[in-house]
Amino acid sequence: MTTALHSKDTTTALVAFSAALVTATAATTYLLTTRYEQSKERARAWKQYQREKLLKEKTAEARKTMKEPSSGTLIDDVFIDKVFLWECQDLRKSFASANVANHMHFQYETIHPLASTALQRKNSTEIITQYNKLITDHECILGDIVRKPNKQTNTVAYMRAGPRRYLHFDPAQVNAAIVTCGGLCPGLNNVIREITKSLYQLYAIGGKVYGIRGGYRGFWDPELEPVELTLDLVENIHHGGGTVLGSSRGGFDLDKILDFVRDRKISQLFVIGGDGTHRGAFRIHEGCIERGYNVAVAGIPKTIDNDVDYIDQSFGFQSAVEAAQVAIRSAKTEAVCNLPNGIGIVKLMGRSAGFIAAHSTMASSDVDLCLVPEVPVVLDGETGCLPHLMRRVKQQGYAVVVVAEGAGEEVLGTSTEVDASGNKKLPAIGEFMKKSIEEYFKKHGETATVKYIDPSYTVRTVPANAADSLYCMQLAQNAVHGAMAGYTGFSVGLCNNRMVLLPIPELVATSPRSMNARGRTWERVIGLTRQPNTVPELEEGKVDPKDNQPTPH
Ligand SMILES: Nc1ncnc2c1ncn2[C@@H]1O[C@H](COP(=O)(O)OP(=O)(O)O)[C@@H](O)[C@H]1O
Ligand SMILES: O=P(O)(O)OC[C@H]1O[C@](O)(COP(=O)(O)O)[C@@H](O)[C@@H]1O
Repeated sequence: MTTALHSKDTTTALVAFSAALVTATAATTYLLTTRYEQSKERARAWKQYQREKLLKEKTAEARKTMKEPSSGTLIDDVFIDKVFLWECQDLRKSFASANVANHMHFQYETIHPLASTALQRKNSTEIITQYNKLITDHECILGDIVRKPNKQTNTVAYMRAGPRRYLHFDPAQVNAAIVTCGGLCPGLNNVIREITKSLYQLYAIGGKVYGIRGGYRGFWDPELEPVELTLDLVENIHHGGGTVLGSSRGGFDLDKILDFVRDRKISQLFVIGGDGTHRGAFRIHEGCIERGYNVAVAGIPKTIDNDVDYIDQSFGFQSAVEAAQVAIRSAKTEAVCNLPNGIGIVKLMGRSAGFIAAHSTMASSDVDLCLVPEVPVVLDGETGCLPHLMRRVKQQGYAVVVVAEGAGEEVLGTSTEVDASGNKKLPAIGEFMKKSIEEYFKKHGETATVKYIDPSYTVRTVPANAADSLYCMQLAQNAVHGAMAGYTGFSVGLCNNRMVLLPIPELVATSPRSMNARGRTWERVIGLTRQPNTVPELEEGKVDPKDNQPTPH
């Protein structure tokens, strides 16, 4: 009995002891875990504190050592308080990164003179070197460089383009694709060539570069099998206008494009096109993220109309303006030589923006009337363009007119027809102006000899001039640098004369842009042509919404 009792006591004691042990262990584990978590949190906070301290010290140091300029007056009504960076999406935040150090590769083909066949003679030697200038994360270009006294104190900033220290993609694994969409533009072939060369030569990629033929439809149309772009294939393409890949409007099919990207193991997609193309590019980027594809989508803004916002100028624009000079000179010769009352009309491109017409007018300085979509066309009366032309003809014996194809909606009406991309088709303003001038002169007892020149496609199919070729090279190289570093959903461009990366949503939000009818460009145009200004006066107290644009145009 005593033994039984004893053993019961022992069991109870044992149970109690075990329970106490479990509780103690649980409490100790909890305490240790909490302590561990707390110490981890403390370590993290300490690291953060150290990082911030270091940054503050660096900033203070920079402020201390910053020398004031040797000349200039310190003014107290112009400030920059805060800088808001337009960051591009970074694949390194969502996907494991190869984190490869970035070196510049030079590949040379060496010739072995004793080899008998061309194939044996070709051999490749590679030299690897360091970049002198690598761009750091927050290096930026200020967007709002025009500062007005006592006005805005903040500014947006763009990410500076250029090679980064580490690459997100291992070059050995990279397959890329290039596509050109929308209307033609001088320099397309230069961009295709330079992207291909940068991938193969600067980064020595191990995969292929596919050229997608005929715009977005080339991703899925069996008639348009992609072409493999090699260094040999692209060697001479920049000497010709147009695009060796072909282009088109319409044909965007997201699922089929994403299937192509998956099937060909594309990790970098370079999309060359205007605002419509960029909207498509961003949808491809979003689709890739949704499907979990580690793909960089980079845009290169192409627009003959110069209507992509924020960038200083689009590639090919200068070449187009240069090509338009030939037509304007012809128009002047026709006008001067054809009596009586010779008038030469040149119609230039510009669906909703008159940049080509305005810049060609300024460059030639031979134009008496320039009509653009942004400025209302008034035919008769005090500010009418027809009495102005008659005055010019009476003064100098002839007159030259430049008209943008999108001008004069207010006299011709808006067309409801659209093209395959959804862009509105335009009424024939050139022919309308010719007829209106002839009728106006007749009404006033005179005869006008009007010659009409429409050089439209000849202007955009010329090869890029030297300045545009250089610009195309910079755009292409920086698109490749951005993609290799792991940025996506971005476009490249020259902003405030520096190469930057821009997030596509920001770029397309205000594109296509148009010329500021109350800006300096239009003032210069009317200063040269001496035509009456038909831009309506701003209502008392109203602010011109274009007045605070980052890029003054
Ligand atoms: N919102 C959009 N989403 C997807 N693709 C688009 C969009 N807008 C246009 N596209 C496609 O982009 C291509 C070029 O567009 P387009 O307006 O013709 O020229 P651009 O790119 O020069 O503005 C076309 O293939 C068109 O179908
Ligand atoms: O006849 P197409 O090939 O559609 O091109 C005409 C139109 O293309 C444009 O050049 C603009 O095209 P993008 O925006 O594609 O550069 C307009 O100026 C013009 O109205």
